[in-house]
Amino acid sequence: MESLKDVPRITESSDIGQQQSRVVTVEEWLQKWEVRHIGFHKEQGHPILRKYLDVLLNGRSGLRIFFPLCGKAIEMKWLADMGHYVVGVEVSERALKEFFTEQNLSYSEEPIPGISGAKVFKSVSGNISLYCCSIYDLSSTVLGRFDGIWDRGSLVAINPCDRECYANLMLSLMERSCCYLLVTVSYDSNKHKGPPFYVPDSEVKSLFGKFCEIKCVEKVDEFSQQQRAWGLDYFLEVMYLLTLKSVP
Ligand SMILES: C[S@@+](CC[C@H](N)C(=O)[O-])C[C@H]1O[C@@H](n2cnc3c(N)ncnc32)[C@H](O)[C@@H]1O
Repeated sequence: MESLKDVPRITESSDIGQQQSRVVTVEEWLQKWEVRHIGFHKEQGHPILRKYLDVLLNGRSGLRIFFPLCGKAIEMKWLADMGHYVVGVEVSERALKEFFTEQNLSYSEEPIPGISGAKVFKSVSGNISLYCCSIYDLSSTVLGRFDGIWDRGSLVAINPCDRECYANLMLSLMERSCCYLLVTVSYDSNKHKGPPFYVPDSEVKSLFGKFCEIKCVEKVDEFSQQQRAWGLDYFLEVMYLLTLKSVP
């Protein structure tokens, strides 16, 4: 892993001050998929999304829903089965192929014009499109805009130095009535460097507060053996609902 450029560096992220934060490369993420270090994947889907599905959908049907850094999240199948259109982005081709295989979905594969080496995998039914490339290669011109965003394991996975770029992309993908469910993690960042990276409340406000109403809707204790092994003594998942108050 040392050979994969995981050189620690100081980030400038507001609340984490001068704390050292690792920079995780795309190669490391690909490696995690190869060696099955994918403890983040929830085989039964995420209980918070089940609980707040009505908030995401808000009584609407036929929505376009975005899954940034989607992995092989099974929630994409749930939503497609409900008649919504799901778009995901994931750098690991292996993750995307595993998604279609494990969900028993046939798919086609096409290059993405203008993005060298990138592909889009489309379910034969047409309601799931998963882009295989870095999220930073995409824009609203390619992806369009969304009625809902499920961001779990995504903002917390990107390097803190890339948060502003990521947040601006997310804002550009929001339809006026978009419901953006954002899940962050909270823990003592002196004891673990991430990923997942600690994203303080103040950071969510500074990234999205100019254009979004931000409501913290749930804090869930997710402390388990894994977090104990990281040297932590608490670990929370914090979910926010972001809605646009003005157009970016
Ligand atoms: C913590 S996992 C979360 C996956 C999924 N959201 C879930 O909840 O299971 C983060 C995912 O982001 C992918 N990833 C990392 N950097 C990326 C990038 N720049 N563009 C697209 N995907 C990326 C990784 O391969 C990994 O599957």
